[in-house]
Amino acid sequence: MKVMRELHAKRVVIKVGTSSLVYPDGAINLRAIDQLAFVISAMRHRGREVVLVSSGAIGVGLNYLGLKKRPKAIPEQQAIAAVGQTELVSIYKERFAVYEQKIGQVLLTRDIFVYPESHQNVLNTFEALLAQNVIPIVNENDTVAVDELDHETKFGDNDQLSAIVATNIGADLLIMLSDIDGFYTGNPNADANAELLTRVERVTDATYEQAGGSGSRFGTGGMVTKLKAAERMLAAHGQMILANGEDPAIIFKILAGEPVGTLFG
Ligand SMILES: Nc1ncnc2c1ncn2[C@@H]1O[C@H](COP(=O)(O)OP(=O)(O)O)[C@@H](O)[C@H]1O
Ligand SMILES: N[C@@H](CCC(=O)OP(=O)(O)O)C(=O)O
Repeated sequence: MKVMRELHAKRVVIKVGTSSLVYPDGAINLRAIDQLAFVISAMRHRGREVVLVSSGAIGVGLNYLGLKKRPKAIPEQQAIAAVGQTELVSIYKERFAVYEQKIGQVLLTRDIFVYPESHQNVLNTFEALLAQNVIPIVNENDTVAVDELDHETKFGDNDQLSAIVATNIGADLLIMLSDIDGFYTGNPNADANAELLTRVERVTDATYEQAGGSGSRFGTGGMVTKLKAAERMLAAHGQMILANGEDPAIIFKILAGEPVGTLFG
């Protein structure tokens, strides 16, 4: 018998990785974007408050500019992200409009939450957007955030950004969609014996030992940043579910309490 989960999900943050938005050959996964728009609009219409944290600026930018490989130089990546973000949000706007749902773009760096005034301004903006039934679509502000510096604006980590946003706006649940069915006892791409865990109550050093890096060509975080995100949610008494974003309709199953993916909490 299936054991159903009890979730609190009035205010939900959904994080979608590049791997769910861009095919391995670099083409944009319009079906996934359309499905996301449909599911999130349906959630909103049922009274849930939803924030979408979407990666994909660099992946979509590469496709838009006809580039096959992500360049190594950070400024070039930032330029591609600037182009790609515009295109990505245009696609979201078009797809959400089909469901008569308005969106608003929010570009953030993580250090914003360190400065009390900026922090408050960001929170005010989220509250105002949600009060007006707008879906905020968040990405890291890639023009500002830099990888090479050991700084809080580390480039390319929407996993942690999504948890920072979720905990700051008091979300109950963070749904993290990736290209994998959940958290395994080891990297399933490297270890054929790795098993899917349906629940992880606490994130410990042993949990980190089971995590590996990114499996996709365009993604950045891998599993370690997803575990850090889970840790943040748990510390704030929230929950996180890591699930496969191949078909975003999986969100309906998650909200119905079906035991899909891995529940952290
Ligand atoms: N223990 C693990 N369980 C599941 N996936 C893992 C694990 N360790 C490493 N991975 C890798 O992490 C990848 C997901 O991270 P990433 O490629 O950054 O995705 P996204 O673009 O969705 O953020 C998986 O495809 C898998 O290759
Ligand atoms: N902000 C960048 C990279 C973000 C990132 O964390 O990527 P991913 O590992 O696919 O979630 C982008 O939009 O391409």
